Amino acid sequence: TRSTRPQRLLKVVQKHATRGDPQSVISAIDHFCRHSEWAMNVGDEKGSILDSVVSELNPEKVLELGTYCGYSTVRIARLLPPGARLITLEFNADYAAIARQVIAWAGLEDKVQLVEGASEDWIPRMKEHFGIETFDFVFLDHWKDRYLPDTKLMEDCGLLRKGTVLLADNVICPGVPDYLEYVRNSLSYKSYYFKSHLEYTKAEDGLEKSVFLG
Ligand SMILES: O=C(NC/C=C/[C@H]1O[C@@H](n2cnc3cncnc32)[C@H](O)[C@@H]1O)c1cc([N+](=O)[O-])cc(O)c1O
Ligand SMILES: [Mg+2]
Repeated sequence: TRSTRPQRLLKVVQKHATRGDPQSVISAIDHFCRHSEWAMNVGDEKGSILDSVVSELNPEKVLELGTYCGYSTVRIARLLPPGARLITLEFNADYAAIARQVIAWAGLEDKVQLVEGASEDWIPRMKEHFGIETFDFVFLDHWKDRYLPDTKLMEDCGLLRKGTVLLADNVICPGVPDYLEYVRNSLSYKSYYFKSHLEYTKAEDGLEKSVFLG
């Protein structure tokens, strides 16, 4: 049977990227998605904004919701200081298997813990299972109707502290209207919109950076 797109993406990484070189993994995926097959990675343009937010924050504890093939996992993990940890949640076993291999090819497995399961099941278990007190940075890029409930769940589980930064992908396309309305109107967040484009296209999209005020 025909291979899947994530399988073809992994083959491209293994063929064109250099083991242990995260930038070459990122470039190989971006080239494939721009010239061969579009895929829902945050991409190079929004990825540069993601890079700048992570670099400025220098987070120790990072949570990513929605690993997919591991593109943004690699983008974030490559910028983390020694000892910093990224936990990424992915409930599709096939995607998780691909992402593990992409992350390993980039040589970042020591900084990344890929957990196979649903965010709503694992967010409440972060403290007792991973010994996490609070997260410094959260990247939201999973099903768009989960952004708001999972954000409220993180609040309720005490996983956000004064200054925790949430960065949400796709706030315009496909769009997350309920999440945007919440973080922009809640007194518990200071929110900023970074205008950009949907990965590998000319359509408008953007990232929303929301700082939890405690
Ligand atoms: O739909 C999009 N993203 C959804 C991403 C979903 C990914 O997160 C996982 N997931 C979902 N809920 C989960 C809960 N827990 C764990 N993993 C979960 C899914 O198994 C998938 O790997 C999207 C769509 C477009 N687009 O142009 O159409 C562009 C984008 O950049 C996008 O991110
Ligand atoms: Mg996205």
